[in-house]
Amino acid sequence: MEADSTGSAVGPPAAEDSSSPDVDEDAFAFPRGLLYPFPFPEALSSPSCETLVPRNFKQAAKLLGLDSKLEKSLLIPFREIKVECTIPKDDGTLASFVGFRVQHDNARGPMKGGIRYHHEVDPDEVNALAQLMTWKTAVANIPYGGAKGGIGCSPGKLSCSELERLTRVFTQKIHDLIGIHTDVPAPDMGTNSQTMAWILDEYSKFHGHSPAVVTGKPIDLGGSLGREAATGRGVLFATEALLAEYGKSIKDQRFIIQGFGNVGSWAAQLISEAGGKVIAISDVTGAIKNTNGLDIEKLLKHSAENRGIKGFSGGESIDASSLLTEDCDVLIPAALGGVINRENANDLRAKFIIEAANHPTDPEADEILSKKGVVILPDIYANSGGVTVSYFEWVQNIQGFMWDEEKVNAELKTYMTRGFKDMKEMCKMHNCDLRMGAFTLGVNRVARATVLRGWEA
Ligand SMILES: NC(=O)C1=CN([C@@H]2O[C@H](COP(=O)(O)OP(=O)(O)OC[C@H]3O[C@@H](n4cnc5c(N)ncnc54)[C@H](OP(=O)(O)O)[C@@H]3O)[C@@H](O)[C@H]2O)C=CC1
Ligand SMILES: O=C(O)CCC(=O)C(=O)O
Repeated sequence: MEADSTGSAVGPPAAEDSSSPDVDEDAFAFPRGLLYPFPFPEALSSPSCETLVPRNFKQAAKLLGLDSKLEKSLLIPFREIKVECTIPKDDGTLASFVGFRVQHDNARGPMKGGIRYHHEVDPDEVNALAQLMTWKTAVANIPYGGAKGGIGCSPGKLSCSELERLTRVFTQKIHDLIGIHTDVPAPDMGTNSQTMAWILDEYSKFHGHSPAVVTGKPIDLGGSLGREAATGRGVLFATEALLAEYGKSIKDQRFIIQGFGNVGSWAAQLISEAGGKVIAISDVTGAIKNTNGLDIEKLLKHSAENRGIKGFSGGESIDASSLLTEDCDVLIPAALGGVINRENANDLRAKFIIEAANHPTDPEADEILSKKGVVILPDIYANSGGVTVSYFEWVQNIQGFMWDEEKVNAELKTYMTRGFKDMKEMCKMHNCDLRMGAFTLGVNRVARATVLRGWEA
């Protein structure tokens, strides 16, 4: 049987409508109604990041003066898993998908990272994203290594019950290789708390009830208060810390945000609540702009009711491809990787870029923007709020004690503030930009743990 990353059926043609008649899909909706069963997009052109992460890593290794053998051992993933997942579709035909989990490094603790459902998921990208997680958890100084997973599928083209079957089959194939003290998955693009609930349930059939095996779970199953908003809230704290360095505050800035999913919508809401003016937003259905500031509450409602921001009456519709080059102070990419590249970098007008997405800026764009004096807050710091609260969730599960949301948010602020300070210290020490500050910080911590364990020989 052929594995098909788009998930098209193998066998007789599938019926047009693949939604399961006996499942109330609303019952499975993400708290913001963002995911299933949305029509799925054609992605932005998204150059792969497999060369990008090693490039930054190698530069950091050079600045740190790492031994070449240690450098090599830090790059090679601990384990790469590739599994075939075949499921019966609702119409009775079979569909096959390929799932990946790359466990990059565990010198500092259990490997940690999201699981992405997207039609462009491939092994090289998952590999690069897993490596990014290793440096990210080290920048945040949480006791984890790095991992990432994904299934090549279009979640919006699968019904809720098909997604459940796919998630359960994937879990059956990897359950022996993940675990509370080995590798702890979480949501990423195209997955959510419901996906984590299915993984938890399936894993628990083999290993007994194990809430700490995944984070980003529903609260009812041991999820943490504040995890859903955490990446967006972390972006807010990170942005505040950066702007303060320039004598600015959220209140006097105009923001543009690409992506209105988990990360983008929370970032928009929290920035807007903090007095920032969010003047343009895009999702896969289109882009809207209002130079007086978009009403985020109304936009959230519109998006939930209409499955996207298209048609929102509180702003003018603009070409999504021009969103990134619109005039603004702060640009926040919060969707796909590689969206800021040599094609558009010269045209960007933002003074600050906050990388809420993973690897949104390619190295050529990095160079162009740096020459233009644009300040980029790198992903491995800027979006680390999500994995930081995932860590709090794991700690709560292990403690068997639930924190209140105030404590979660206050701890998150402490971690984000400390991360910013540590990153700036490395910038000073190595006379480098923020990206290299974050990379030297993360790589140095992982290298130290590796050497201390005696793994480098
Ligand atoms: N979730 C988390 O905790 C973390 C996520 N990240 C990163 O943040 C990014 C976003 O993740 P997350 O919010 O969880 O994912 P979601 O799947 O919740 O949201 C993704 C958003 O991107 C939009 N999108 C997809 N394609 C395009 C496009 N071509 N143009 C504009 N928008 C597009 C989607 O639109 P639509 O809704 O219409 O499909 C959706 O609004 C990813 O890079 C992820 O790796 C990083 C750290 C943690
Ligand atoms: O919360 C987590 O464990 C991982 C989040 C993630 O995948 C990321 O930060 O890119």
